[in-house]
Amino acid sequence: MELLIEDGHVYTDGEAVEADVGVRDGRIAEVGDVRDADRVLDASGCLVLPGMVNAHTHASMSLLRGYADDLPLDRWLEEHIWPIEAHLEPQDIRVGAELAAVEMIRTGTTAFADMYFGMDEVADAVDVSGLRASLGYGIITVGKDDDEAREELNEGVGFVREYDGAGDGRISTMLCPHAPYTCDEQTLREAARAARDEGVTLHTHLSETDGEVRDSVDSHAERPPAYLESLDFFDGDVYVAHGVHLDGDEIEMLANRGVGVAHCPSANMKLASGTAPVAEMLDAGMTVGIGTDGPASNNTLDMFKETRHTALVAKSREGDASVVPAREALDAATRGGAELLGTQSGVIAEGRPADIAVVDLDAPHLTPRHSLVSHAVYAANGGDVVHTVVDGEVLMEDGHVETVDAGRVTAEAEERARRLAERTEAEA
Ligand SMILES: N[C@@H](CCSC[C@H]1O[C@@H](n2cnc3c(=O)[nH]cnc32)[C@H](O)[C@@H]1O)C(=O)O
Ligand SMILES: [Zn+2]
Repeated sequence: MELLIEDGHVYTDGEAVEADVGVRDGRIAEVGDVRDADRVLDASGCLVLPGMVNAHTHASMSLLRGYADDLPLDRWLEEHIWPIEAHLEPQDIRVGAELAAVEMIRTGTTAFADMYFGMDEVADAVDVSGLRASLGYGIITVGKDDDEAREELNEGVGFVREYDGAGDGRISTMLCPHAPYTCDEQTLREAARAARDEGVTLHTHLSETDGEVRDSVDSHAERPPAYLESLDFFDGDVYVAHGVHLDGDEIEMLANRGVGVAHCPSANMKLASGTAPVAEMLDAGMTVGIGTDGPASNNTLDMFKETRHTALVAKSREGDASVVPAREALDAATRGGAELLGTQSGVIAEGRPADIAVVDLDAPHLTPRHSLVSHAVYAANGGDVVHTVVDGEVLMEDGHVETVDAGRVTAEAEERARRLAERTEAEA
């Protein structure tokens, strides 16, 4: 074996069992009693989980963390985020993605889906960090003329062609028209067609706020899902972020069309967008993953917090403590997200990619050990992760990130964020 994760409580097949995990050629070769390996990670007293999959984020927005808070989505975007984003330089996007990568590795996230601009910088950061990712250029055409709109779509398609399969196959790509309210009709239709032609996933923000739904009815005489359906948007491999304001018929339509959803409970609560009907989505058979959304609207990339919120928000919304039990929330955070990203990871089983997060259980808040699945969802946090493995490569051992210089990245991020805010304020 190349790697042995020794002596842990391994979450496999819905329960934690005492076992070793053996890794060969980047894949899980054995779950059981494993001997002899080139490298050994000690997992005694630890919970060995499939790595968390962050199904929706904007990683480079880590540089904007804490820049504007306590605002609704429209004002947050229009008055604060878009003005500062206009001053982002490629190296800012690069450092923001590196900062996010360090945070994700440290909190047990092994794969993420990202929609932003300057995506070649993000792809390079992913490549170096060792993480797995599905990446797409965020296409926005609002306020642009026809030629500029075509340019946006071309940028998205160009990124797909250049980067699909990069990073030794750890990078896949998507086409990402940002939202039905930031792209024109033709671009939405063509982006969907291009995704089918290129054989990649289509991903967008959908029905995030009540205002978005009302504006759609005003402009298109249809709610966002029906509007997109009329543009053949759901004909390929599609998943949406949020889906906060979906009614029962819309959930059924999306489920029938095989559309998945990245549920982002923290961002929805923080921007007061509402709470998504995630229990109904799961009941309808939609593939549900969990996303943090960008680190400027969350404000962390800790998927453990997000998984806990997924279970709690559903119970609170439905007035029923039995909906979205711990195992279902953990499943969404791992297997569900992996399915949305089109990777085989998200499950600890022979033959699957070795994408693993090891949680140290030796902590007061993880004592006693009645149920480790319960602890993973309700009690643990990303800071409890000690080892992170992707594709059989050790990205972190004993809290030390091996692929990226965490100290250099945080210092550079601090410096670049300060200069970015100064540039933005100088113009205002
Ligand atoms: N091509 C576009 C960039 C689109 S990237 C994705 C965009 O999503 C924005 N964003 C971040 N969080 C959210 C959210 O929760 N809802 C909608 N948009 C968001 C983010 O600020 C970024 O501008 C351009 O050149 O401006
Ligand atoms: Zn988003």
